[in-house]
Amino acid sequence: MIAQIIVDIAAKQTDRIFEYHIPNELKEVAVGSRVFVPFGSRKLQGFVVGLSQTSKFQGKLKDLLLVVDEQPPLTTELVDLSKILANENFSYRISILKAMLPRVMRANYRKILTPISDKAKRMPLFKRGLIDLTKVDDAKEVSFIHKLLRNHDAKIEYLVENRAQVKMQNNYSLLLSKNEYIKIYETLRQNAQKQKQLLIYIIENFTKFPQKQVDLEQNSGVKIATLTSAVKKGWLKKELTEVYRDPLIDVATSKSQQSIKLTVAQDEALAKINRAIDNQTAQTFLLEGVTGSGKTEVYLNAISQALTNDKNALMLVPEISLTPQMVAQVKQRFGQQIAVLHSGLSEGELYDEWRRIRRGEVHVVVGARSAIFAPLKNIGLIVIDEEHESSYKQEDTPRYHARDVAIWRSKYNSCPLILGSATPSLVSRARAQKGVYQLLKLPERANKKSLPKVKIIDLKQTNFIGDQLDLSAQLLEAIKTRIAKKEQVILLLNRRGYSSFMLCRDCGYVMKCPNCDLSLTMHKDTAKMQCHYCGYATAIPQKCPNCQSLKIRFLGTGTQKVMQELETLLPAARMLRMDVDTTRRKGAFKKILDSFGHHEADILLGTQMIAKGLDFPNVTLVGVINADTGLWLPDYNASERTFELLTQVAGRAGRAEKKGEVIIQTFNPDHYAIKFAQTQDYERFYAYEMRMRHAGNYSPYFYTVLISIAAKNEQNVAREAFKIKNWLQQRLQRTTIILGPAPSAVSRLKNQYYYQILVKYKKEANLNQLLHQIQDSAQKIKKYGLNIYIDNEPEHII
Ligand SMILES: Nc1ncnc2c1ncn2[C@@H]1O[C@H](COP(=O)(O)OP(=O)(O)OP(=O)(O)O)[C@@H](O)[C@H]1O
Ligand SMILES: [Zn+2]
Ligand SMILES: [Zn+2]
Repeated sequence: MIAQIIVDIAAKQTDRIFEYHIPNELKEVAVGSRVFVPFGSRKLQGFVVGLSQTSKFQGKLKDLLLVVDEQPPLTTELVDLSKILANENFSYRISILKAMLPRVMRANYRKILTPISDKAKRMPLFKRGLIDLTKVDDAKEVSFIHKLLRNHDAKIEYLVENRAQVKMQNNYSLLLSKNEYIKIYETLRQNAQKQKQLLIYIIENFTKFPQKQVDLEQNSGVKIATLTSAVKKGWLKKELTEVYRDPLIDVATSKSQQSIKLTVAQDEALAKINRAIDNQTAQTFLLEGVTGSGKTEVYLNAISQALTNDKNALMLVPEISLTPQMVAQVKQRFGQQIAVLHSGLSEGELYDEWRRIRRGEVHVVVGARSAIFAPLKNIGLIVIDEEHESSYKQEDTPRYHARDVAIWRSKYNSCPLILGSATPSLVSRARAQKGVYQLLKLPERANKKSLPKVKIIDLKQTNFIGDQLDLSAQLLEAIKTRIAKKEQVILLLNRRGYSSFMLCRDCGYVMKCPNCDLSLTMHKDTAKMQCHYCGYATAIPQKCPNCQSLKIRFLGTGTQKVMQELETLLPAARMLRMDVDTTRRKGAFKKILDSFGHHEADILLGTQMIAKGLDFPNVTLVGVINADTGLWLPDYNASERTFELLTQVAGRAGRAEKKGEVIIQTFNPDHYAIKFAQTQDYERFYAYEMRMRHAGNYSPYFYTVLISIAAKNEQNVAREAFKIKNWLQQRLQRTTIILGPAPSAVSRLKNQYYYQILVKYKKEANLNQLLHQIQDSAQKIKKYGLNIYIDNEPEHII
């Protein structure tokens, strides 16, 4: 038999199938297995993507060396999917295959220096243990090693490591009958106290075995020595067994779950979805429900329906909505049958959750973007909550969109897909318009309460409180009133740090990152000017670095600064800040939300992190400090993003008994995105924005592909960009629009200049192939330091 392998080198030359002979002892190898193969002088990891009886290869095939896992980590469905995705997203197939596995399962390669000659074998250098060449940084040692290699005293071996570890635990089980234990107890010497204690415990808890070592020690009060001698005497059997690290162990499920009576709208939507689940139709539903309309309840009921039919369900939520609240809700409903996958888990937990899924031990998977690759079989329903979230698109290669993957998997599994949102992406809503998706609406809040009233404050003509021009008198007054009533407030400012740029009032100098075309953000807590793209940081200047003037200003308010202002203005208020800087540590995110949920703070101030999905009944006021932070970005979807962010954050107010209120501060009160957000009227925004997109020839009227060309030398980038454009223009239709090349809006990042070409088209049968050709030629120009990135349906054009 012959195995078709994709090897673990992400490069054009190796982005194809290599064939290997399967030796007899590795006959268990299957499609989806990870294997090791000889490749040149190296040993590489690879994935089996097919098996065949014969090969067209002329020479002798090499043998597979090793099969890594007992069970192939990837299902045949995922192997098939990897081929499609590699083609559509212009990525190497190996990159897709690896993206499908939890990070711990991706191989780690080490270069190990091993001695050959006897002289070398005696050297102290080799007495220290394995020498990993990727870790040697001492210049003297490096040159010494080079000499050894030149003289053939040593060679390099490649070691592949698997970081994923199974957790093992001692387990004790009983070997005798209860009566036999009683007999032994009676014959024991008086002073064998510990043994007696253990036997009493065994007799009294006879049915509670087997037990884990930690539990047994704790419950019986005896130490390991007593257990070991009990094993020797044949009273107990000790076995090493595999245990799962359970990330949900602390999630309380005790709250009694009173069953909710669905509203009429929920009921109607559910009925249609359930019919598709029962009939196993690959129908996509767009569940458009206003904030607080109870979409989650619809998902959970639909999942139940799938389980009733002996099917499994996969639910995606944005990373940020994997709140304890949400996970607890799902766990309450489905108990041990669920697995969660998200970046907040430790590597071990992630590995274990993933294996439980692969082994078919769970029926419901809830996770963030990459969970769309969960190796779940027999899927009867897929749900994507907050489907408009741009985080469902991976911004690095492989640039897949979880929504597209979900559609593919829904077809493969013949099961429905629910896309849910209060503010659907324009693309999805347009598809529903055309009947590609079935539109289901939940027009009212589940508890019949009205959506909150939204007040717009024009920052051009308001009275500010304090000497900073950030907080209007009205907003501050409203905050005070709510706190006095013991209610809670959410404040949104989608900009982290203290000030977003430093400006010299004498010479106009703006302090920029030396590597990127971006201004540096001032961070007061770390006392640094930081680049939010590449991480560059430097001290906060006292005077202008350009003209030495002392008249420098820090402008563009960020969350840190507002926090400080509020602390001065409302000294008694308890506040929490949530942004990238306060949530870096593992668990920090959960801690902040838990704390706010327990009303340990009056105000939660944060970036877009706090805008979506949260359900805090005591929040009655939502304030937006500055609605304009994303409005003038050079993205075609800046209005959509702004409308969505404002409508979502407004939806956090007044979700329970108490009425909610929203105050939005803006310099652009007449902008349509802000006006429609005021009434939270998605449908009217949709109609208006569709006209704008039509006029601008943008998605969803046109498909778009973004080609970015990058290099250290700007001239080279520009020259190559024009070449590509001309080449494409000759091959595409007249109706297709090619914009650029032009320097990207942020024209330099990490010392690379970026030029871009935007292709907008309605129908181009050959485009995919042409783009692949461009990508192939990119390999040739790579030696000049040029890189080409192709982004299908980009979310951001910067
Ligand atoms: N049929 C119902 N009757 C009463 N309350 C309900 C019903 N369905 C849902 N709820 C409650 O309404 C609240 C809002 O529901 P949920 O969080 O699912 O809304 P949502 O549509 O997901 O909103 P958002 O888009 O803002 O996240 C929850 O507290 C939920 O328990
Ligand atoms: Zn200056
Ligand atoms: Zn930078």
